[in-house]
Amino acid sequence: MKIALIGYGKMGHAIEEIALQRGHEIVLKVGIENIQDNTIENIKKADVAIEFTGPDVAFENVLRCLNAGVPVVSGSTGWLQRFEEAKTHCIKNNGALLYASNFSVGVNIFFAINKRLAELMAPHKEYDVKLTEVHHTQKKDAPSGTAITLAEGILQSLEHKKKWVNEPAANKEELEIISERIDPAPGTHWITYSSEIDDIEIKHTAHNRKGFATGAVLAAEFLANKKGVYGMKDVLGL
Ligand SMILES: NC(=O)C1=CN([C@@H]2O[C@H](COP(=O)(O)OP(=O)(O)OC[C@H]3O[C@@H](n4cnc5c(N)ncnc54)[C@H](OP(=O)(O)O)[C@@H]3O)[C@@H](O)[C@H]2O)C=CC1
Ligand SMILES: O=C(O)C1=N[C@H](C(=O)O)C[C@H](O)C1
Repeated sequence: MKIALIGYGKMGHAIEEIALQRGHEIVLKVGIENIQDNTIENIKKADVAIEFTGPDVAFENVLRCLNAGVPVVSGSTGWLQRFEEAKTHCIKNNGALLYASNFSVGVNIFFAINKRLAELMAPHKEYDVKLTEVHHTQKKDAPSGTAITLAEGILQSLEHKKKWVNEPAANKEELEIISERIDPAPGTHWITYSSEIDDIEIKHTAHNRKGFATGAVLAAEFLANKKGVYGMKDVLGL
């Protein structure tokens, strides 16, 4: 499979390594230093594009791939306020888009555990819940995309929690997400339910970026000949 890498930073490099190991060819690598190569004409040379850039530029990069008619896997976080627009553009133009706030198999299993735990905790209002995420200091967005997905999974079941906040919760209706930036943390997330009697805690710790990169390549293999909008659940059958 011919892959265009849009964004050639920490994730771009990790994805390149896994893609080559799996027998794919990288036909385009775009970073800031060769931004002039980020053209529809160049992207068209690929069977699929994998986009890991950043919150401010992800939307325009995703749209460029869709306009090139090339299926695009996007892992950039912090741009979800424009995701519906990207989805609509994709469907209208009969394109293919796969987004995940986290591509690792472990985190996607953790998402499922988080939802089940929230269902179990729903009747037990003596427990309060909070979420913590720790990432490296170069991370541009807070809270992490993964933390937002986890928070949404909790809000679906805990009716008394109305919204998440990325600051100390002002009242019981707010679900607090604590963001810490410590090097070299590739990504750690945990959820704690605390009562006067005990605590229940679930935690995922990424030891490196291999899980994210492998998941992104699996997603690209899944998406290459498809049309429509997908997530990691579709790739993993979760
Ligand atoms: N979904 C998931 O599983 C994961 C998601 N992420 C997300 O992926 C994104 C990238 O992460 P990471 O690789 O660690 O970040 P990096 O900063 O290491 O890499 C991003 C790269 O994109 C380049 N870039 C910036 N603007 C553009 C542009 N307009 N077009 C093309 N390239 C551009 C940057 O160049 P320069 O450095 O010169 O600015 C940099 O090389 C982040 O949003 C992060 O949160 C990260 C890990 C896993
Ligand atoms: O920026 C990162 O590094 C990561 N970003 C993603 C997120 O925001 O959840 C996924 C992973 O945790 C690493």
